[in-house]
Amino acid sequence: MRYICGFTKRSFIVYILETKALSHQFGAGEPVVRNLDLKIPQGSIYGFLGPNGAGKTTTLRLMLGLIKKQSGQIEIFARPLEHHREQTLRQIGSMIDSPSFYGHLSAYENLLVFQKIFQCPKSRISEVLHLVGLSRTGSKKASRFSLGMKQRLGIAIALLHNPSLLILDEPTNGLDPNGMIEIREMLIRLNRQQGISILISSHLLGEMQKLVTHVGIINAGKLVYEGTLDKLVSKSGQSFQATWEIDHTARAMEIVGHKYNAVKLDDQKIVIADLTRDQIGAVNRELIVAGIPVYEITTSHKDLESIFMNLITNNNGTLQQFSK
Ligand SMILES: Nc1ncnc2c1ncn2[C@@H]1O[C@H](COP(=O)(O)OP(=O)(O)OP(=O)(O)O)[C@@H](O)[C@H]1O
Repeated sequence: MRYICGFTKRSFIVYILETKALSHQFGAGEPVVRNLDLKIPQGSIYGFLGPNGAGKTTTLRLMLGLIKKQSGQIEIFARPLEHHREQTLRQIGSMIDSPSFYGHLSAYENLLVFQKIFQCPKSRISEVLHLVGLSRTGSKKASRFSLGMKQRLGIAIALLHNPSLLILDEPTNGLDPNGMIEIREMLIRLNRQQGISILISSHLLGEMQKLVTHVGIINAGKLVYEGTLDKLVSKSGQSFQATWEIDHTARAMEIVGHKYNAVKLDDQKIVIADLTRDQIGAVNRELIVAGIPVYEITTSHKDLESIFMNLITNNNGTLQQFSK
């Protein structure tokens, strides 16, 4: 099978899914998806991130043919979706919104229903139960499952027909920390051991940072960043947030407050975000020259949350694409 390929300086990338100038609007309203050019590398766990209402679910629905495409192109497995819909969807597993299953049936019985619909071998049921860690649930009814187990059952149904691409819309929404860890570990296993590419939407950035290899960040329907997570974090990681533990914070604010956008945390601490190493040195010098004793400086790299806020608040509508 032919896939869409691209070269970078060092590597050869195969894209399992691409959109080109994809746009969508509901009725006569403003477009909610604007000219999206997404490239999902094969073998990746691609986090499709954005605040509530950014257009993530609409984009995923378009990719699955659940909403009729208005303009732009969607190519999955290097084929235009509109011309190869059935064949393409047979290779995709998806869970959009809450998982659908029968509450009065066990996990196995639920999968038996879907196995008949998908016409896959019965032996696949125990395989997917094992993959999602639900092998030992026996005759327990699905309605009595925890939220995490319900999500995993939804993913098991999505995996039944052995897809090579899994598309999941906010699968960790509403889960407690343990539930999130279970889903995260399961998705990493599916990706690494089964070779399944995963496209996952979420607004939970801290969680996504532990899971994804690539990110696409969308805000108000527009793509504001696409690339590897490593590149995003390391590019932005050249700046630091620094906290000074000092006396005379009011005086310190007079000296560096306006110049560096400092914030007084309490009577002993001021904090400044987005500083280079040189600027940290300069701020420190200014405080000492002014006779303000510095007891401690703590620095931290920006996390995905602050990088994301920066992208969506400072973005002037242009796509930032660091080399992948
Ligand atoms: N069927 C619809 N009819 C009209 N407007 C819609 C419809 N579906 C979504 N929208 C609007 O489109 C915009 C994008 O919604 P969408 O659900 O795609 O965003 P999202 O990023 O998935 O957000 P969330 O995380 O809150 O689900 C929102 O303003 C939403 O109200």
